Amino acid sequence: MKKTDYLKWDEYFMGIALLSTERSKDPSTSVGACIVSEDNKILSVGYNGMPLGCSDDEFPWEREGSNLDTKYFYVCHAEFNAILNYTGTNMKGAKVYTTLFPCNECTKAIIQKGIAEIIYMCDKYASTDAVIAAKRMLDASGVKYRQYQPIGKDITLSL
Ligand SMILES: Nc1nc(=O)n([C@H]2C[C@H](O)[C@@H](COP(=O)(O)O)O2)cc1CO
Ligand SMILES: [Zn+2]
Repeated sequence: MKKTDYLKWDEYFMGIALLSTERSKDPSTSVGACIVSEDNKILSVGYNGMPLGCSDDEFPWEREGSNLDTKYFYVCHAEFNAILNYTGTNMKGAKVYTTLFPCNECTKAIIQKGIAEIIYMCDKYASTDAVIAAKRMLDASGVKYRQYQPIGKDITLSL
């Protein structure tokens, strides 16, 4: 008889998004994203980080201060990186698994790429204008979004 405790698709892809957070250098919020085709093939992954050539050690990770001295003007979001990391040509009907609900800017890219569904884990910025605007655009463009339902399974990796 076959093994029954295997990972279902949602668990597998959210697991990959979660593992990707381990690459982030952001001391406060690590985000991971995994883009998957309609037929469940992984197209791309990403995590939040500074642009190429912008040193993790030299650019700021602060949350508070002036625009130039905080991370927000510089850091690439996980979903944005996952979209940019894709080397293929067709994301139509794809799904994006992300550990944090996309902001308005990433949402625009998600919509323009033809991604059809967002599966997110955390929505801790739901009350911010960025996320309210994101949901408004998603609703208008018919992109679905749903929260991932945790199954309470812990997986330990020995690396
Ligand atoms: N959906 C998202 N994907 C992301 O990759 N991020 C990144 C940008 C920052 O590096 C970090 C948020 O920092 P903080 O404001 O929680 O300290 O997460 C943020 C959001 C929120 O919209
Ligand atoms: Zn974003």
